[in-house]
Amino acid sequence: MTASPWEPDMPEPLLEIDQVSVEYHRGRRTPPLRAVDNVTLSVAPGETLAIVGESGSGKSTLGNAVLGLAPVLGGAIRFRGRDITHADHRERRALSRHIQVVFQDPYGSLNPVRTIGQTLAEPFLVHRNLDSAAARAEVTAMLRRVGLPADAADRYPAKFSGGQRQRIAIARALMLSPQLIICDEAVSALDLSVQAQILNLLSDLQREFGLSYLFISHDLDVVRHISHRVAVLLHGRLVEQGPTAVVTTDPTHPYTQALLAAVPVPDPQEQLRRRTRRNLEKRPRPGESSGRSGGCPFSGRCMHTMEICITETPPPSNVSSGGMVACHLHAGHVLLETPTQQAV
Ligand SMILES: Nc1ncnc2c1ncn2[C@@H]1O[C@H](COP(=O)(O)OP(=O)(O)OP(=O)(O)O)[C@@H](O)[C@H]1O
Repeated sequence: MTASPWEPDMPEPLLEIDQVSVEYHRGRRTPPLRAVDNVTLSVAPGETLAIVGESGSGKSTLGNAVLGLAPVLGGAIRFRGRDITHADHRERRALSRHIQVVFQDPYGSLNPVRTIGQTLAEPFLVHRNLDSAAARAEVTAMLRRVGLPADAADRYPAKFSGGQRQRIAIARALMLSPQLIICDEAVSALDLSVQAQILNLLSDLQREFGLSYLFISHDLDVVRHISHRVAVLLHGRLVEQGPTAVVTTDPTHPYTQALLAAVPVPDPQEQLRRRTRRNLEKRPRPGESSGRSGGCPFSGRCMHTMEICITETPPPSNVSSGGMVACHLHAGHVLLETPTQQAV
């Protein structure tokens, strides 16, 4: 793997995303959209890596690239050391035993005319050639494991609440004992109390089965409870990465600070303090932060913007907390006395 200051030393990553870029083509008259730009990340066995950022920052695209569902322009994605970037249909089918996904809206991905039992048994019948009685026993055990009654197997998706449907989606993801689950906004549509239950379930399952999660969320507060490390995307670029305790309480990049300021907290004084520090009111469209291909993607909204932020892409640098940041403020450049732009 290409040496990168973004990556702490980790023995044998399960998943490596190595300088990956993804571009969507939008017709002949519109330039392609660089949804993910030269991102390098890895996930260790048993680890949860959270990917956070605003809507449109490229989080789902990155997850989809791992799943083979997004057009990877450059770089490599490796799973257990094997390059899967452009895996063909047959290889993808084999990989689906090891890499599974849980989406935000399980209702959309659960077949409404199949019982839960039929849906959950399907991977067994396809991949493991189990007879239906053996598959049924596995389904019952899995339903119990995710906190649903055994008779859930005979019911249809419409009979379940949002939280129960998410348990079903998790059960389906687990049926073939995968090593990596991509959770794409998996708890975003749920009430806070149900969110907490599902996050606890995911943590328990991780401990029990040694699972790794790539946990995609727009909500820094949610990832605080589940992830070991957090990576922050902005307009497809990785701007900060580090241990969860640091990134979610004392981040280095002005963009992450602004994301944190936007998280509601119970203490009004604390909220005011955070909001006064940074905010995220001006939102240029993805890929249009400064109207240039270079420069920092946050330069149009950052209260510390310097000339160099507009013209040069900040290089990744190590920060003392063990994380990394891509910000000219932390790359040996001093802050100008009069910032060129103020966050509003
Ligand atoms: N299939 C596609 N074709 C063209 N553009 C796409 C496609 N999927 C995503 N995009 C664009 O790529 C950019 C990144 O989208 P993506 O969904 O990855 O972001 P995100 O951070 O997951 O945001 P959200 O949480 O809103 O889904 C956006 O500008 C989006 O409009």
